[in-house]
Amino acid sequence: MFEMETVLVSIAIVFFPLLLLCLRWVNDRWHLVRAGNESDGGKMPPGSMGWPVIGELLDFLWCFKFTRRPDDFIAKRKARYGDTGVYRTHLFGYPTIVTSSPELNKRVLGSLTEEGYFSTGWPSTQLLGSSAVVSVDGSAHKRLRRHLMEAFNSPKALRALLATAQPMFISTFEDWVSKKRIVAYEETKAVMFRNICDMLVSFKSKTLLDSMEVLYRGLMAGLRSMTINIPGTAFHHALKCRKKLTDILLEEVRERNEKGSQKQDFLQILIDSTDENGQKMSETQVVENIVSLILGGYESTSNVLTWALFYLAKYPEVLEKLKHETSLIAAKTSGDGFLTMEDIRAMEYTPKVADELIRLANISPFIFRRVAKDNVVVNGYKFPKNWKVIIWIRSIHVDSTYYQDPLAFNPDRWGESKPKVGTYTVFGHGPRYCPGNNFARLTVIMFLYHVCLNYRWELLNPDSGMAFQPHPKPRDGAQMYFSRAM
Ligand code: HEM
Repeated sequence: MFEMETVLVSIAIVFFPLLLLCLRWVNDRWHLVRAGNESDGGKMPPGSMGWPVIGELLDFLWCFKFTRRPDDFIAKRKARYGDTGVYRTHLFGYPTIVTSSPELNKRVLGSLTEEGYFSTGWPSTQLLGSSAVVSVDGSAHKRLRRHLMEAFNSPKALRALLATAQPMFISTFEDWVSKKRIVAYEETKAVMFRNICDMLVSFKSKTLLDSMEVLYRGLMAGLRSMTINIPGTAFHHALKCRKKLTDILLEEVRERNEKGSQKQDFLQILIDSTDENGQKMSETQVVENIVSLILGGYESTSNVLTWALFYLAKYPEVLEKLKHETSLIAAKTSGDGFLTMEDIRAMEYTPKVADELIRLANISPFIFRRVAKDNVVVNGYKFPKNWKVIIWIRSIHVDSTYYQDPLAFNPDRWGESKPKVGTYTVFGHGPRYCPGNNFARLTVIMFLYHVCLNYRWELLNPDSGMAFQPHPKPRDGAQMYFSRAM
């Protein structure tokens, strides 16, 4: 009897792994057959569709969450299948093609998106709204972008940014001084949320902003979850949060339209802007786009601010150079101590620090697209219609092929030589290039200026390591002592 059991266990030990391998093989074949045969010109990219239903999610989590070596995800595929820069996989519930080389990423984000081969691929337009800039394609997208670019680049908007952000940063720093000990990740998020809401919609009430931030966190959690709309799921909760946010903003738009009130903010620019036919945006379009702008802008920028405090504490020689430039500019600024655009244009080192921080913060690991046409073949590889495309940008920004000593915080690398084409895509590329990039850069520059001028800080856990989910951040959230400089 005992021997029989041993034999069965041995058989199970041998056959179970074989069974699992078979399951993966069948799953792979099933997806390949559904994707169509290879007779239409392209071969399927190398890779694996992983396990049924979950695909290669476990490997993704292994790299991002457990080993905290996110770049291994691509490195492993390179080692296993060759440096093709394109792989098939199944991630976040979808059959997917991953692109990872600078040339291919640039083509997919640029000319191929422009020509309509790839459409927007955000996991859920239900949460973002069907008329938001991130949800629309083609001519509707071009039209909306014109409105947004006008809003972002107008002198009115830049003036508003300078006027709003600087007093807010200074009062925030004073608040941190009184707290003495802060978690920078949480604090920078809170100040950026207030800053962006003030800039975009002129909301100042603390009670309103606090409740909106809670709603935004709910919305964000839904965007990162599976799209299962049943009570209790993050997605279901996020839909409710979006509805409440939409109601708050719709009420504001209606009030302005009824009272004819004019405020100096993005919302007003969007309400007033007209397209080439004199057509205004609808209330829904205005609101859905403001929701997306706040979403796109606040956590991304606040993350860079956290990294600013973190890296400057760890690299005192960079901080010294920055302080030197800061004091030179301060000696020339007008009486109120606030920077003007001229002051910012006169800076040399601070913008390099900002660019280096944005590179190292590496906030967007990848960008989503969807294959929008039949028979799309790129570099000899088939991109099956309706598959997701993940343009993997993060690994390129920390690749020693393109950046010498890539993990070092070295603002001087942004000297004369520009990065090779396709190797600095932190803000994306092509028709969907981040419209908020100047806004983000200016915000980081203003933050650096005021924090270096009058304050000092010390990390509690300088070697705490990094976490990569949902965004790269110091594992302890960058806990620090914060005080006024003597
Ligand atoms: C350091 C900060 C930021 C980073 C790293 C960043 C990154 C990006 C990236 C990679 C994209 C391209 C997405 C794609 O191609 O699908 C993007 C698009 C976008 N970003 Fe940013 N962003 C930042 C700040 C901001 C700010 C401050 C705003 C607004 C206030 C903003 C609003 C948007 C919007 C609306 C889009 C969608 C554009 C479109 O689909 O046409 N971003 N951003």
